[in-house]
Amino acid sequence: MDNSFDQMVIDTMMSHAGVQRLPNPKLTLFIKRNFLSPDECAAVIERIDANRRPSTLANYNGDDAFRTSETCDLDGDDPVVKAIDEKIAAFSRLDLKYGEPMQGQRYEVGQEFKAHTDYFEPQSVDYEKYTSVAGQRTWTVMVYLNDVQAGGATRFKAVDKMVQPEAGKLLAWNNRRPDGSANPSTIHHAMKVRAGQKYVVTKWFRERPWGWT
Ligand SMILES: O=C(O)CCC(=O)C(=O)O
Ligand SMILES: [Fe+2]
Repeated sequence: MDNSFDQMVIDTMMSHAGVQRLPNPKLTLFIKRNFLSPDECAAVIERIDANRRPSTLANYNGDDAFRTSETCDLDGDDPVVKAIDEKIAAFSRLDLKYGEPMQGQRYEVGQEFKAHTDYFEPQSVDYEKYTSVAGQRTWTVMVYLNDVQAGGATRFKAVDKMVQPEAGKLLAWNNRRPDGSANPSTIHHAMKVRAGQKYVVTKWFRERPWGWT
């Protein structure tokens, strides 16, 4: 909603050494390699392995193969998770009060999350259900936790950008356009893992405080 807020987040991210910005006006996207240390990545992978459920979709579209990964609901009181939350907040100045609880995602060979956007479709039947308390999703911050042997890239087809997974690499983008509307150019595909496994953490921020954690 607030363009000056987004600008503050952008300026904050850009102020860190080694941050790359996608040179495309259609999508505000940042990459920072080695955002998490190998130890931090290993600690989260351990937690994801220990506690997984099939990943779900907010907008089921009849395709049972649309998202085939597994998800871990990470515990915000766990010191490892807390430290990463705080690192994300310091990096972006995004407010953790507006953040959904951090999730882990794990992909085996052949698993993927087909092309989608992270915002809730304003036209969908469940829009109200997902957004009534905390509002629409604003920023997505994700971090790859391991090097994938083959496959597993995140492909942003509207801007012709492929991001390769790499242990500790952060990826962050704004799901909204400057006028506050949902940005369809954020469409992205977590492509099939071809060899090895892929682990990521995802952190989504909302327009209003996340009420129930
Ligand atoms: O795993 C990825 O590369 C992307 C994950 C993703 O898009 C999501 O969980 O919404
Ligand atoms: Fe996504």
